[in-house]
Amino acid sequence: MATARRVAILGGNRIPFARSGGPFARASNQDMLTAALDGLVARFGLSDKTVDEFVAGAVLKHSRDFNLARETVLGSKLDPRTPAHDVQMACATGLEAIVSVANKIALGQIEVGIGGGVDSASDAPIAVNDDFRRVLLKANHAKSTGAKIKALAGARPQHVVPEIPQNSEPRTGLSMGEHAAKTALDWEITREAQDELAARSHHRLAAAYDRGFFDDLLTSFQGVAKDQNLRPGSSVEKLAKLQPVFGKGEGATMTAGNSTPLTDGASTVLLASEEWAKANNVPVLAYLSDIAPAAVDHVSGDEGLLMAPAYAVPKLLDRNKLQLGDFDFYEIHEAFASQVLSTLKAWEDPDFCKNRLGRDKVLGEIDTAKLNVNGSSLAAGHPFAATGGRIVATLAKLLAEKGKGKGLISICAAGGQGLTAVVER
Ligand SMILES: CC(=O)SCCNC(=O)CCNC(=O)[C@H](O)C(C)(C)COP(=O)(O)OP(=O)(O)OC[C@H]1O[C@@H](n2cnc3c(N)ncnc32)[C@H](O)[C@@H]1OP(=O)(O)O
Repeated sequence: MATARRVAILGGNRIPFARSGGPFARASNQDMLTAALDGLVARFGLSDKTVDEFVAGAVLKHSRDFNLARETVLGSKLDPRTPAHDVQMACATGLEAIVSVANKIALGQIEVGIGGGVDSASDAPIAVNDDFRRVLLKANHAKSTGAKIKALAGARPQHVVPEIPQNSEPRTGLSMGEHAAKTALDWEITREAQDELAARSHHRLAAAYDRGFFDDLLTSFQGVAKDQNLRPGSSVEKLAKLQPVFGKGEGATMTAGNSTPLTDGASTVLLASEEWAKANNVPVLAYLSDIAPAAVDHVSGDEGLLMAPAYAVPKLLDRNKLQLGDFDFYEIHEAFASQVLSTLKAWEDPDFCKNRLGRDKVLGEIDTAKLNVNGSSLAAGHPFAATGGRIVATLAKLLAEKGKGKGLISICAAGGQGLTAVVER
């Protein structure tokens, strides 16, 4: 039986993220993921090395991309003999892909691998009506022209209505924004606090670009060199002018400014055993030490859709004998400003910590000076499956710059799930 080895994070590469319908509107998932992968291959000279596996995923996928990761390898500069497969965990897909590679390295099953993710909200697949699909399948299977015509005669005018993917939860019919708006009300998250967090995200991302932080983490794509959603001039005053888009009436606090935009983009992360890194002369940025998933019952229970990380993090802390305050950096995916603030408030709340987490003491406060120090999804945008790679690469590099320390990753996902991780150096 294999025993666990340390998993080194060697670097990452992503393309800039762009608002849907923007500059990448005509790029497919394969185009974007190939660009992110080829940038990584070039940076680490991987085209003449064997990479043991590429794992990636997308939340919105066309049927032609049934194994998007493998098709991406075949279109990339990576050796075509690189095995690849897809994973899917909604907004945690990118991190789950990285975990899948990391676990195999930890067990000694592979030496080096790449995790990644991509999403295009501009190029979402539109399916035909289910009854019409069955008519088309029957016609496709028909053995003669006559049988084909007979099958096609089953088409009805109502079949023309297409099925457009909805940004909503299948079991509640509510969008993620509407779910988050309910949670924001429950936790009494103010509009001001959300706008403040959003403005800070833009300022910090802009500052990170200014100091060249992304120079070795990002390659231009289609002439775009920076996250296109970034507004360095964001301010609480400007954000306060926006009309609420989720929730109703007086209590509606969530706007286009304090919610992530629908986004297009892709990211990749290179992971390896320490032995591989040493043999190939590649410096280690940081190590992926542990992960914890969690899920909540947002359908019949009374828990918020995006609150699963509030449950996953305590598991991670306990297993690693850590306190919430023990980290140098916190990377909490900003799906919505209100969702970050609800999670932070839950960890400070004696009732939540006692009754939901079964703890005598609260988890405690997070120092906001250590939270999303280079900005996060509100400023960069959130191409669902690409966010995990952006966060892992950012945190690993932050730890490498500091030379030591620990970082906590927390990603909430549709379906009431969450995935969290500890990265250290
Ligand atoms: C687990 C998870 O991650 S869950 C999260 C998953 N993600 C989502 O659910 C995506 C949620 N987001 C959305 O659905 C959409 O982006 C929405 C509904 C929030 C906004 O959509 P739109 O209305 O099309 O946004 P749009 O880009 O037009 O912005 C609306 C206005 O806000 C303004 N605005 C947006 N951000 C800012 C900002 N930071 N500062 C100032 N103004 C801003 C825009 O300029 C625009 O103004 P205009 O109408 O005068 O041009």
